[in-house]
Amino acid sequence: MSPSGRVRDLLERRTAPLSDLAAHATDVARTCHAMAVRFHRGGKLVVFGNGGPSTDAQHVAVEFVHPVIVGKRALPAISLTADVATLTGVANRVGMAETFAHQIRFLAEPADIAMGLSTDGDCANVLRGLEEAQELGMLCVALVGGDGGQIVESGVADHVLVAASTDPRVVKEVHVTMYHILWELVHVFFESPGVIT
Ligand SMILES: O=C(CO)[C@@H](O)[C@H](O)[C@H](O)[C@H](O)COP(=O)(O)O
Repeated sequence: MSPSGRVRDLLERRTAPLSDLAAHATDVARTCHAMAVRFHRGGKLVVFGNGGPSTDAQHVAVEFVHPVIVGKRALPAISLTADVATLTGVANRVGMAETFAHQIRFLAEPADIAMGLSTDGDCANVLRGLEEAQELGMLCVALVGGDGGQIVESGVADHVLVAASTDPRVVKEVHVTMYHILWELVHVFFESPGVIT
């Protein structure tokens, strides 16, 4: 294959899963509505993930706390991936699987929203974070890829948005589009109290 043919092939692998998002428009809208309800009740968004998705968690948080579009209202959000002291302390003494669950136990409230990102849905600490959040009564949202792994199998998330690819690079790229759409639509619902029940 020629170099430009290769570029077109790589682009095609990305556009097909992105287009698939339209087929899940109802799920996305329901997720955003449920999130807006929590924000109206005074809840905050708590986001977490590993590796690339750890910085996605920070990206999601800043979108809400400091919206890129001037004039958009800020909404409370924190990522659980930025505090190196807490992450390493918990991982060292308790274990990697508890890094997010521990923080949720001590920092989150029942009105809050937990959002876990996992490329294959099999990440132990994201799963444990969602389990802890569910136990607390938080709204649980998962962004996953592939078949959704144990996160889908466990039924721990109230809302699961699946990127239609098993290629971790593509899943991560689709997740960025997903959370930008989530951010935008949550604001639409939040600013229209009539649709909040
Ligand atoms: O994120 C990158 C590279 O983009 C990886 O190297 C990264 O460390 C792994 O994909 C992470 O472990 C992600 O885990 P998960 O999303 O599959 O649960």
